[in-house]
Amino acid sequence: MSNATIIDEKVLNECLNEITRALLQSDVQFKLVHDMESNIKKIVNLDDLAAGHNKRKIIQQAIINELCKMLDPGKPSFTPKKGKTSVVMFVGLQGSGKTTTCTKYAYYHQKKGWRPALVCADTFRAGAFDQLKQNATKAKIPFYGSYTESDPVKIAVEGVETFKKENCNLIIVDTSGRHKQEAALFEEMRQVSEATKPDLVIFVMDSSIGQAAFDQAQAFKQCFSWSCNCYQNGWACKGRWCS
Ligand SMILES: Nc1nc2c(ncn2[C@@H]2O[C@H](COP(=O)(O)OP(=O)(O)OP(=O)(O)O)[C@@H](O)[C@H]2O)c(=O)[nH]1
Repeated sequence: MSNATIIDEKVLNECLNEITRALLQSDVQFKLVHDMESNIKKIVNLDDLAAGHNKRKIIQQAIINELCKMLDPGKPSFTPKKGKTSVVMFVGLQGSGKTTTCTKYAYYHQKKGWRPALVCADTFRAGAFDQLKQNATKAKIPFYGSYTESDPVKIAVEGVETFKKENCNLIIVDTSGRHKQEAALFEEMRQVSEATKPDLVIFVMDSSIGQAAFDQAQAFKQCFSWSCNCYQNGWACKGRWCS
């Protein structure tokens, strides 16, 4: 489109074909891609545009708006409340980036003036506590975990209680990675959640798994629907979606 001298229906279709092809190749759901394409065609009505309009700009803006709409959860994101301690629990598949995102989340809120703390309730993967400890130390964020305790519920509760006493107002609980077919691990996650009563559960997902993300997200969401929100917020960072 940037090389075309005249912007007409043919140029618009070529541009949209290129975008839809790229999205489908990245395993984005067909209906989403199809809806995006037809919405853009509805918004950009080239025949009705009076001379003098910058058609290229109008198309570009319509594409940007529609792509952003695909990632917009449609409701404001969670913000901790002043004068109250918020507990945020991170869940997701193995290696999806929970620990990394926990630290980024804590660091972001620390910069905004909150008093975050990190709790490592991952007793499953060797080195999980060391990883969180290393990240937290680098970001100068207090942390809690254990090398010997094997019960994640106990660690999570102890960590939350410890940091409540220390007046931290944002306590972030990192959990082990698990898959929707691992029923026992899902039950364990439910117990951690029941014991810590999180205000928010954040589901972290690697976007490169494509449409398989939907089933996993749904299984995790069902596990928490009794108490709190688990939502995908889709911010793409280095090929991953941190949700
Ligand atoms: N490219 C990229 N790599 C990431 C991102 N987040 C995490 N990683 C890397 O992915 C690997 C796994 O990240 P972790 O944060 O340990 O993932 P986890 O979900 O806590 O892992 P488990 O506790 O084993 O389930 C590490 O090597 C991270 O450096 C990201 O946003 N982009």
